Amino acid sequence: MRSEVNSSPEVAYSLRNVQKKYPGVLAVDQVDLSVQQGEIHGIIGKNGAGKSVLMTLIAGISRANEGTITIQGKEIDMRTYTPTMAREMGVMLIPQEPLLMPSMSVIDNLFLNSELKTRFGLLDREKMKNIVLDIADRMSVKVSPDACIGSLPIEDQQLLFFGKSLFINQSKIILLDEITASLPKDRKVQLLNLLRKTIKENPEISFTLITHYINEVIEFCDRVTILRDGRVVKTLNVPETNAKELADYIVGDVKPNATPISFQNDRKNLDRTKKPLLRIVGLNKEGCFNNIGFDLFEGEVVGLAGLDGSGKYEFLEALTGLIHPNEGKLIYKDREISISSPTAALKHRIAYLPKKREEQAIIHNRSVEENALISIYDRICGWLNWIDNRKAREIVEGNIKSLNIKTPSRHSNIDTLSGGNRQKVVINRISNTNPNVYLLNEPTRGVDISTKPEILGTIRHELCKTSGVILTIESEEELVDVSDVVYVFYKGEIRKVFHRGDPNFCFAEVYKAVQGVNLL
Ligand SMILES: Nc1ncnc2c1ncn2[C@@H]1O[C@H](COP(=O)(O)OP(=O)(O)OP(=O)(O)O)[C@@H](O)[C@H]1O
Repeated sequence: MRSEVNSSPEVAYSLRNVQKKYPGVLAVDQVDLSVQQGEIHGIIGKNGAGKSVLMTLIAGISRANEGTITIQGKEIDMRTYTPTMAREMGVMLIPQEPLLMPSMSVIDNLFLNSELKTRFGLLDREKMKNIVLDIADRMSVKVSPDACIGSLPIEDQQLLFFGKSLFINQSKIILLDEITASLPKDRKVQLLNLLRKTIKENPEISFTLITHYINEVIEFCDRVTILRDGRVVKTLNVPETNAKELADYIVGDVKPNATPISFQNDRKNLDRTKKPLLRIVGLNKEGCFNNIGFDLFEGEVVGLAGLDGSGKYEFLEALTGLIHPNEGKLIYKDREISISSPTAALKHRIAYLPKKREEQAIIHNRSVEENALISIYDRICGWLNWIDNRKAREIVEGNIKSLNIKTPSRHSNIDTLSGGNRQKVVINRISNTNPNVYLLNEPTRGVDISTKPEILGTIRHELCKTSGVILTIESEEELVDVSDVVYVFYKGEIRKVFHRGDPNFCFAEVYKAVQGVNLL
């Protein structure tokens, strides 16, 4: 590490001409950025803009290919910079999913590598316990210091990790990567107020806040840097800007009537004059969503857009019985139905793909075949309830071929496949049940970039041949790409509708509506 005194002592850290390449991707490109002590600096940009990679460079987790990074006045040597060195220089990155030891206690996690000792050199558990209780109290987390941290909700783990960086590690440069995304509104506001209070009391600290919420930037940040395609578009003083201007910088110069990226207006079997497959009428769940209603037609892909907390995920879960609405009706093929669980939904031929594929869908350590067939064993069992191997082979080999699943064989362990191929197997599992309605919760999540278009193509060309699809996809670009109609959820309500073929059916307009810009 080279030690150079920075001419401006108030600069917490700065980057000059920083670049990070991955094979085929320039994730961070010629970035100049300077964050002051005592400021909350927002970093904002659409999915894939380079926000997280930038943070990993500052925290020593990955190495820049070019450029210089200066931390607390010292230019770092990027060839030797490590996370430990970053921590020693006061840098702490709090990622969306904190890196904690799930089977260890809260106290052991928070004091890992920072244990307190008595003057006799023994662990001072009493003191550590009191500090943990104090941190939990400040973060409004109800927890016993001896509880296993993995048993806590992810949002509590994140808040405790944040408390560790602030009060135990006493970090000075705290990088928060979308930590507000999983928090309910009241805790989000509480956390962001805590950032303000901390900075007021400790003006040598700086926070860098990555977020997808323009409103959070407007309300809580001093300055904001907008990234697009790995580059800095602009750094602005927040009091001198507004949500619309930020949204315009984020989306860039996209023509409002630009054609969706890969799929043209190709629906041959979509006829909205026919009876709908599913009518959703006035669905309401207190605190989540309000008065949601629309029709889903055969051959139609309906996209739900909105930020976390907008109600779109809860609404999708209500359609599959994971959340029970207070009011409203579901009319499936002319008949009112009530759905108590995903299994009950499947009886009505409504199939659900969960967002948390690894925890909720994959059957680990089992073969591709078992994973693909698990929901239809009753259909392929023959005499004496034995599995009809010929049928099983036909179906799974057909699946592998039609979705281009890269696997050595149908007997391979599913855990040996890439994330994208595992997702394809799960899509096969639900399509093997021949549903009339697909509810897909983030079908491209955790899927490699080359497989995403294949999954979008499967949804558009295969799944909705004789069915209808309702889906959420975090990236508005992908959502617009695959959908026939996009409903924008904002604060629990549908506040805007975009139809394929309309001049404003494009990523930029949907993104702005998601952020609450240009709503009626
Ligand atoms: N380890 C990696 N290997 C290859 N490419 C990567 C890697 N990490 C990130 N990328 C690519 O770098 C680009 C920037 O990714 P990054 O995660 O920083 O975006 P982001 O702005 O944080 O997006 P999001 O808001 O979706 O989290 C993307 O194209 C991403 O696919």
